[in-house]
Amino acid sequence: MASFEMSFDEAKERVEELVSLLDQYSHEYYVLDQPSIPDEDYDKLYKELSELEELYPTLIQNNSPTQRVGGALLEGFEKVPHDSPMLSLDNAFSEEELIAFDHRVSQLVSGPYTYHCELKIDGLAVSLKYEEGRLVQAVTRGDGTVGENVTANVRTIKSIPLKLKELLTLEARGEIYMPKSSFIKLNEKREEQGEAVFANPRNAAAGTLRNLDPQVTASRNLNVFLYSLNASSKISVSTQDEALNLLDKVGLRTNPERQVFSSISDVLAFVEEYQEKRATLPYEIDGIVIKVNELDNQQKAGFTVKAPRWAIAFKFPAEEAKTVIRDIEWSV
Ligand SMILES: NC(=O)c1cc2c(=O)c3cc(F)ccc3oc2nc1N
Repeated sequence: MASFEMSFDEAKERVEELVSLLDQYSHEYYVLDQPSIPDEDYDKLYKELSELEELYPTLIQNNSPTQRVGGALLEGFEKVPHDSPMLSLDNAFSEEELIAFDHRVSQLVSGPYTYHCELKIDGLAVSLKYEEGRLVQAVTRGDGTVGENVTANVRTIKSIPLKLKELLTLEARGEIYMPKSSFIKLNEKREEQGEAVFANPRNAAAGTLRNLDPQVTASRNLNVFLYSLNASSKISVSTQDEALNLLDKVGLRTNPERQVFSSISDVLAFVEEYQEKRATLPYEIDGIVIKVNELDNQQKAGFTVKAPRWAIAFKFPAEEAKTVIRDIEWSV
């Protein structure tokens, strides 16, 4: 409990200790899905921090968990140009097209190359910028060149750290999504309140992230998987796999269902495996993203105007359309 006899310096020390403790506990809970303390212990520490910050407002840090949900309603979303364009992926719809992709890659790169396979999360793309470890900006893909500044809303997503475990300056890109369970609960609530339901989790995530009220975003349980790292000078990784492992290391959430393969036939087996597993995942995927793993080979392959030549998205057929026949209330 915060005690009045605590001096300002003792309070300063305790606030810093609480912020770092709560950071670690929320990393374990929201990023690793492995909490090490019961929720009520977290809540007690959070309450102590809130009380100390109320007593000593000058001690409030921008990365304090109490600062995630800003109060102010946004007037609109500021337009922000991306440092490098957020492109989209070319699609493949058959094994033959994947084999053709592999053939093109083999002509573009030199030496041995491997593929990094990732689940294609069905959400909305976002760019997160950290400066010396602190989250300074979050921007949607937008039209690929200019996106919308959604920093206030992204700060409310508890699996996105306000401060990295290493004070690095980097840009990470990924997909913000709404878990299937949250989507179902949200639509049930909207149905009860006579509001229009969302058609799918992607629309729900987009509508939530682009809501002008951060309190609404905070209430909707969004989550994120990051899948790329625009390294600043200090970071040296040479493959996509190392890049994602580095994101894990600094506290950014990545999808664990990823694998490196050295042959396209292994890639095809991975695609088939996840076509089967798709329905069992707690989030929606619409395919598999296959990337040349070595960054120097990515460089050699380069980009077309709209997409990287070193990656392709194998798209699953749309899940059987779940037709919800709503009960028809005959009004008398
Ligand atoms: N939805 C996804 O799960 C996902 C999406 C992309 C991209 O859109 C993407 C776009 C690029 F220009 C380059 C790499 C990418 O990698 C990606 N990796 C992923 N795992």
